[in-house]
Amino acid sequence: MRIDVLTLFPEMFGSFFEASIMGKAQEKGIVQFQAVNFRSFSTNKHQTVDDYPYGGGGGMVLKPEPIFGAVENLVSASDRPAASPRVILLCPQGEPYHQRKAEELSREEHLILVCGHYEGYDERIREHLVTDEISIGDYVLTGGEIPAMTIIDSVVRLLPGALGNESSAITDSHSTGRLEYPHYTRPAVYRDWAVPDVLLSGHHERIEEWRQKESLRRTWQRRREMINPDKLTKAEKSWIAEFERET
Ligand SMILES: C[S@@+](CC[C@H](N)C(=O)[O-])C[C@H]1O[C@@H](n2cnc3c(N)ncnc32)[C@H](O)[C@@H]1O
Repeated sequence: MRIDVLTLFPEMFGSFFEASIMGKAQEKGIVQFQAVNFRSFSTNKHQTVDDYPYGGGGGMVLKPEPIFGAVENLVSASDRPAASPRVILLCPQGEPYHQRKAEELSREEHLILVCGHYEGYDERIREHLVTDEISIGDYVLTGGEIPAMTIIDSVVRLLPGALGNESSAITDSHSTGRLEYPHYTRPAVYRDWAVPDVLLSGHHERIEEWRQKESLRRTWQRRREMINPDKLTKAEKSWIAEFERET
C-alpha cells in the first residue's frame, strides 16, 4: 500500500513513520509513506496557501490550487495510474471514523490524506477533489495531522504481516463488534490480586468460553448499544441475565 499525506507540517510525520509498527511495516515493504508539503504547489511567488474568506469573517481558508496541484501530481506520478487513489479530507464535519472504515481503507492500494489547518478548506476541494471526508471525533483540533496519523495507524496495523501476530488484530475491540476481554500477565498474584484461575488452567475451551463471556460483559457494561439483542446466542442471553442479577 502507498500512503501520501498532504500537510503544511511534514516534519510532524518523521518519527511517526519510523517508529514501532509503522517503521517495521515500511521496512518490510508492506507500506510506503510520504509526507508532502503542499506549499510547494502554491501558484504565487510568496508561496501562500491560504487567503481571507469571501464574505468576511475570521480565520484563513486553504486555497484550492496547492491542494489540487499536489493531489494531481501524486496521481500522475503513481506507478499504478489505473488504480485511482482514495483522497481523504480530514475534517470535523466528515463521516465519523470507525473500525469498519479502517478495514475498508486497508483494502485500497493508494491513500492520499489531506490535512487542513486554519479555518478549513475552500469548498471546491470538498466538492471536486476528494473521495471521502473523515472526522475522528466530535471535537476540533488545530490541524488534520493527528487525525491523519490516527487513520494511518489503524489501517496499517490491519495490513497482512504488519503486526507479526495477526490474531491480535482479529480479536481487538471493535473488530469483533464487541469490546475485547480483559488481559493478564505474570505475576499470577500481584499485591494479593490474583489472575482468574481459569486462565492458569491450561484448558483451552474453558479459557475461550471465559474470554467470550468477559468480552460480552465488558461490552454490556460499557457500550451496551453495540449489542444487537436479536443476534445473541442462547448462552449469551443467559450470561446477560447473570450480569443483570449481579448488578
Ligand atoms: C480548526 S480545524 C477547522 C474547523 C472548521 N472551521 C470547522 O468548523 O469545521 C482545522 C483543521 O483541523 C483538522 N481537524 C480538526 N478537527 C478534526 C477532527 N475532529 N477530525 C478530523 N480532522 C480535524 C481538519 O483538517 C481541519 O481542516
